[in-house]
Amino acid sequence: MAKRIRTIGVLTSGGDAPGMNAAIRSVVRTALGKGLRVRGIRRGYQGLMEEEIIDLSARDVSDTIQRGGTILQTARCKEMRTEEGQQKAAAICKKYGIEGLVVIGGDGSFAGAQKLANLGINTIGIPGTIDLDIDCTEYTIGFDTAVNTAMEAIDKVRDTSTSHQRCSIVEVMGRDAGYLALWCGIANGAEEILLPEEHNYDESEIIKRIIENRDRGKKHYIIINAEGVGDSINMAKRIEEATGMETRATILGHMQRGGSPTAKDRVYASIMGAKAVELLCEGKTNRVVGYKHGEYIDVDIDEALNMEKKLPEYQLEIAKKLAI
Ligand SMILES: Nc1ncnc2c1ncn2[C@@H]1O[C@H](COP(=O)(O)OP(=O)(O)OP(=O)(O)O)[C@@H](O)[C@H]1O
Ligand SMILES: O=P(O)(O)OC[C@H]1O[C@](O)(CO)[C@@H](O)[C@@H]1O
Ligand SMILES: [Mg+2]
Repeated sequence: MAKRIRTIGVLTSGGDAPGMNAAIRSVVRTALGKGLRVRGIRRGYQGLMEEEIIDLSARDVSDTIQRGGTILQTARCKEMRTEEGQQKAAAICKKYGIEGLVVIGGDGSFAGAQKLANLGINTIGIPGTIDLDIDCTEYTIGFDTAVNTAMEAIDKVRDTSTSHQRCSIVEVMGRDAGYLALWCGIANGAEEILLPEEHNYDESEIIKRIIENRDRGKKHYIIINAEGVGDSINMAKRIEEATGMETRATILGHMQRGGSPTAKDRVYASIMGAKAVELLCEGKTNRVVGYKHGEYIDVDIDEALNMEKKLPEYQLEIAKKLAI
């Protein structure tokens, strides 16, 4: 029988994502409800290395469900990528009696959790990233808020773009993942979507399509460009020069990661947080919580990290068909 866990830790790691606070709140309150002690680790693995560890009570997470960012703060920690760093992190967990650890973050954060699991700390990952780039789950906390934030901003760019009959390039986040760009492309009715997964665009073809569209009477041309493709400012100059159509670039940047989480992010985060604690109480380790086919599931971290998330072909096809 698995040893009964008495103390758990929780941290947020990698880029922050709206809804992380709802997940922390759920982890804390579910664990306290089961009679566990909860340690909050500040600033992700960096804070763990520096022993920034505090006790969390039910009141410490009051009034947080509606707040963006993460009350525990987050970091990208180079030391955690080294074997010595991982051993130090596991030793600190043991020093503070942390027998189970909930890691809220993206794929990189799960790689860190996997290393800690191999060193004897029971770990469970909760997918918290605006990138939606984790294959074992259809949903990652923060995506819904980020896509709605970007969509609203792009609607505003569209108003001015149409008024001036301009071409607008709007750069959205996603260094390696194009989900945010693809969803904005469909939700905002963009003429063009540039994705990091298909990084071989023929700019002369785009220019040809802009000219054809203008001749067909379209009043604007919206290009959603993912951060991983980038170069939006120079692209705008090249397009303006080649088409004679005034072109402006807008880089939305980190505003996409902030803001109050949507209902969807709050609810998924609350359920995933509770499930993570239940898994730890069942003695499970090296698992990631996910959502697939209408159910909350858990998947082995090794398996989760080996899966490659591809963009859905059908969605790509529809986005292209609707851009006429
Ligand atoms: N291979 C690895 N081994 C150990 N730790 C890792 C590894 N990869 C990443 N990490 C740790 O996880 C942290 C977060 O990873 P990363 O910066 O890739 O963000 P993420 O969790 O994928 O989130 P997002 O992509 O949404 O910003 C890293 O700073 C590092 O501390
Ligand atoms: O905030 P940073 O460290 O510049 O990271 C930016 C990256 O983080 C993400 O926002 C995911 O958290 C990516 O979409 C983006 O490429
Ligand atoms: Mg990532």
